[in-house]
Amino acid sequence: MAIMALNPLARVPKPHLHFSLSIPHRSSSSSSFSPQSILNPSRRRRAASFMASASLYHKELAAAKKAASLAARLCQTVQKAILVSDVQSKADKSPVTVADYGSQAVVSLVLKMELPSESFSLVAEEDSGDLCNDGGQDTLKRITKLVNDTLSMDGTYNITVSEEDVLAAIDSGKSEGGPSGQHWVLDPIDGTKGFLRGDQYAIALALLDEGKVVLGVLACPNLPLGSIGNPDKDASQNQTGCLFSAKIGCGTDMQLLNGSTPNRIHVTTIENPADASIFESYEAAHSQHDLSSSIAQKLGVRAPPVRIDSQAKYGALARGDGAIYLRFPRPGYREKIWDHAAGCIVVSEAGGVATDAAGNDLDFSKGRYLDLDTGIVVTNKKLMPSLLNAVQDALKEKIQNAALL
Ligand SMILES: Nc1ncnc2c1ncn2[C@@H]1O[C@H](COP(=O)(O)O)[C@@H](OP(=O)(O)O)[C@H]1O
Ligand SMILES: [Mg+2]
Ligand SMILES: [Mg+2]
Ligand SMILES: [Mg+2]
Repeated sequence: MAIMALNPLARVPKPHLHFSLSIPHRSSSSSSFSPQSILNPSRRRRAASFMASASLYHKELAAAKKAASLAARLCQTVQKAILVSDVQSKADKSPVTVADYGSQAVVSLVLKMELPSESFSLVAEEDSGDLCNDGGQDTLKRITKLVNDTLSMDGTYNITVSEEDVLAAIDSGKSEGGPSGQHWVLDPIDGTKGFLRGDQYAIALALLDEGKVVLGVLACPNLPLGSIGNPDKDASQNQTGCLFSAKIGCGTDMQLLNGSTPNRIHVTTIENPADASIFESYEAAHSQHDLSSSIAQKLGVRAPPVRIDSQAKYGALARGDGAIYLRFPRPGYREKIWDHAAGCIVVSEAGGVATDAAGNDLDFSKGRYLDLDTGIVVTNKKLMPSLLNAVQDALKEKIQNAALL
């Protein structure tokens, strides 16, 4: 692969490294700095930590946004012309499409090209196993064409990748992650079932550093700019395709996928659970709808649940379209880190909280799976205590009812 042929101008900007704390000049119009505040160690520490987090992971976030946006273009091309032959079934019978593979290859290639000097570890959902089996050749050809078309669409990469490059790019996602070092975490299409229905899906990409999620990007090609909880009459809000991005300590932004100025977003401020609306999986197989309806009843929630696919739920919650996201897989199902890492930081940097059903933080440092208690609950900080009480009551009730049968 001719990486050397890349246009260097296409590289993401270098980080602004302003780690040193210079003492500002006092001016008569500037009231925020006084000799005391300059000398105040805690204020200096806060300023230093703000400036450090603003510049930290800057080029990684820019690379992640570019990778996810390009992968979203590939997915959009496929979704417009989805063919039955494009859909395969994995061993666990879950669907996987040429777009899942193509998206994973694009993200892997773009990250490596944008961040050539960094060591690269990727924990991603797909692998090339089925593409190497008999009958996989035609699919691989189609994926390779899609990947090349997508990279050339961008106009900044002067490369042509081979089928072997595509297989290698997909299989670079086999990392085990873990508590040390940096690892990218990718769901190339989250909500493949939604993607196949023409509904919501997301390209979800996050970076782990020493076991913590430090940045996340969600590209949601079918998500309207306006609220999904309360559709807007304003036509500009009906544009679709949103890109959410969050970096630790720096908040969450949203912009149009096809380009617009990023806007800072926040979770809802509602405090009365009765006014909340609840997001959950469209697929009853992914989350027990009876449990969320029992929780809603205990909280006095009036609105019917909003059922949508993918981590678009985290994005929509981060901008306040709804107040609560509930996810209760059947017992025995093990959640994967790529289904939550990007969504989690998008919500937490927007002022929300994501925990397991017992109120523990989600731990992304354990490898490819999340070890957690029963389910995942997401909301704002005010609603979380009453939500967790309702969750515990509903879970106890479900166990008692099952014992009576
Ligand atoms: N039985 C199950 N219980 C819970 N989640 C499941 C599941 N089977 C698949 N999933 C996961 O649910 C994700 C979709 O979540 P949602 O319901 O919020 O759209 C899927 O992501 P993929 O589509 O990336 O495979 C898949 O990882
Ligand atoms: Mg899948
Ligand atoms: Mg997924
Ligand atoms: Mg997926």
